Amino acid sequence: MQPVSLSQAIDFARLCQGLEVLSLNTLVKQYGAFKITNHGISSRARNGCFAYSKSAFERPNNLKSADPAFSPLKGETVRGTAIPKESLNIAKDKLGNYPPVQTLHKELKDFTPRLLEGLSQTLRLEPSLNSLCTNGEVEIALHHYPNITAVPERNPEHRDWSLLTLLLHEDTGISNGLEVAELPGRKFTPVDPGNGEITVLVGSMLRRLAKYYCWEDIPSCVHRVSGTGERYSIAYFLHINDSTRLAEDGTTAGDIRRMWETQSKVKN
Ligand SMILES: O=C(O)CCC(=O)C(=O)O
Ligand SMILES: [Fe+2]
Repeated sequence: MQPVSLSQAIDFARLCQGLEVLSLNTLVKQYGAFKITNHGISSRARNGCFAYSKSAFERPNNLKSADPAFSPLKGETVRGTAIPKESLNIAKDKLGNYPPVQTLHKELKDFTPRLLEGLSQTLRLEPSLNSLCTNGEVEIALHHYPNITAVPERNPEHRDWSLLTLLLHEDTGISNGLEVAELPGRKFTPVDPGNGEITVLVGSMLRRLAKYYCWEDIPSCVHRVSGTGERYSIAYFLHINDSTRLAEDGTTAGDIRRMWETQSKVKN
């Protein structure tokens, strides 16, 4: 049998048929991350969104800054470090202003319940993740990291506080900056984007759910962006319903989300 490797994307149809139990379990435990292929998201929607992203970030600063969703270069900090990236952080109710992003969102929205069902079956999660995400709460971030010299970490290591993050990064033929930590520990492994593949990162909310429902531990993914070449990525953050109860004292996912949100967009 082939050893399980993060660089080998999991075929989504096989995952749904229950044929990837070992690989999924191993990757989730080792990295809190895995890649999927054969997911049905069209290259048209994906490429359309990357093309839009490039044109949006090429605009002059005064035009970019007029958009409230725009976060400028070094505008975000993680643990005090200004990040050399610019982003468009697009809320679900603003998608109409970004048609190519909306097109991609439509496909991802239809795909998400199948992904959550496949994961719940394979990892034996009850109640299923699907039943906790009926409101379709998502956020989308388009990121642009310009060419840069001599900065080892362009997005310092962090965990996302989402349930899951679906990361689409441009296939440049080689690893183009994303690295995930082998757990436990901090040994970082580059993740090459692969042709049309989606990188799925476990967020802190899934880890928290696992604790509450006494599932086996599901570590959240520690990741960072290194490297120097220009990078475009699209992060699709999936959230559970705010009303989901997460502690015996009645604390809900909404309470936790608001707490994490005030600390930072990401939970370190
Ligand atoms: O640019 C990337 O691929 C990483 C983005 C990321 O970690 C995030 O948006 O939370
Ligand atoms: Fe992240």
